[in-house]
Amino acid sequence: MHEPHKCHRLQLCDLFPPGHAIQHLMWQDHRQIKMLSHVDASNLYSRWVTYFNVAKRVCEVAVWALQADRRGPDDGRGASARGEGTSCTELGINLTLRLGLLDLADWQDEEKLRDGKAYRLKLPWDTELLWYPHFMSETEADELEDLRITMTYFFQTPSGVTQETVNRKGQARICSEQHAQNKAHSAKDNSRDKSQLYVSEKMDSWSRALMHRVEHASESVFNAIWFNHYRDGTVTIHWHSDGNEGLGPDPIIASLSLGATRDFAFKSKREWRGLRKANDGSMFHSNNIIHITLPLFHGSLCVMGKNSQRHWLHAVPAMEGIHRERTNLTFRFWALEGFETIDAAEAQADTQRQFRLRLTPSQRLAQRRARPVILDAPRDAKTTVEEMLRRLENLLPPGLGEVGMVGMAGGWWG
Ligand SMILES: O=C(O)CCC(=O)C(=O)O
Ligand SMILES: [Fe+2]
Repeated sequence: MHEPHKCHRLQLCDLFPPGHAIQHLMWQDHRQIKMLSHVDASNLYSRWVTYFNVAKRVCEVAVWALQADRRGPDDGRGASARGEGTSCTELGINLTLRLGLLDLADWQDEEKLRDGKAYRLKLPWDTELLWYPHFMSETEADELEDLRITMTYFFQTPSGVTQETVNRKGQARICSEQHAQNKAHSAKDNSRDKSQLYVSEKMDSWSRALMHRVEHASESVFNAIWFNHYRDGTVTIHWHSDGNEGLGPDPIIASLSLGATRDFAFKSKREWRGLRKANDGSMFHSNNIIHITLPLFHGSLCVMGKNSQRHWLHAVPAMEGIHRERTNLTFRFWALEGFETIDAAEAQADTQRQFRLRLTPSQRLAQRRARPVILDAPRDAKTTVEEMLRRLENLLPPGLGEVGMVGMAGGWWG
């Protein structure tokens, strides 16, 4: 293993009976192996996790004891698109507060995956996919596709050749300032092959606005957008999960599709034992790998939520008869690109970045389909969490009640 989180994420050590002395063998570099005790490896692991939580700077805030929201199901467009909710500009928050609703669907409800509605799709191993088949209107998606085509992004081929033109299969990135700095740092370090670093653009107003909108729908925060360009149906992405250590312990990745409708194939890494519904409605015992396919329409958003990289693989398989190109924008949170060790990462940690707040519905509300909301906290350094929560309470829409802090990742220094 290169990093302790690789095995700690899988909790392999828990499989051993107590009383065993466990040693971890880790690559020091590509020639040497070092040995670590289980305690030391656990400590390193918790430093990684803390590093990610601090880097994201998200405070979890629960909203509880509330009545159900009166608004209709969320289509992922967010409140500003609908002009609803309570404006929090007084707090310097540029997002409208809104407790939206998202219908639940079980992965076996095949017809729901094709009915054109948005769902929180529940899968085995406590996995979630958020599916917005019409995240963007046709016109908006057309405009974004046009914008993408006219932008002079450098698309890099998998072989590392960078071309200004869109080629057979291209990738490009847009990322935050900090992310770019880390990447530059990595290039300077010469710790990686420079040809493997993708060309990246800085965030600007349209990409930031789009990212915020996707964050809202994804219930998560991001700092980078990656583009994948598929010239036609012969261009594919094979089975993989996005589990690179730069993405943190359980990354959430949102994927916005433009252009040709291609299938998104999702399959479990292991067999699932349970009762399944047959086509004729009868039930049978299954002990198989689960396969799920979603049609990635022009303007659709598929969010690979919690546990989706841990327990599942995804792919965009080849499709005959597709001559139209497709561009996919994946939204990710990168905190570690360019760092070889946690010491180096911690030394470069950005403590100045703005806090985000995730207002999480209480369990009772969540059962009623209420969903979390992401807010930017005010930049005012004097505001403490308690004060922020008190002010938020006053701004919550009528009937929403109290807010309270459930757990805080990363702290809030006022
Ligand atoms: O094109 C897609 O929808 C998927 C892309 C993907 O899986 C990736 O970039 O890791
Ligand atoms: Fe992927």
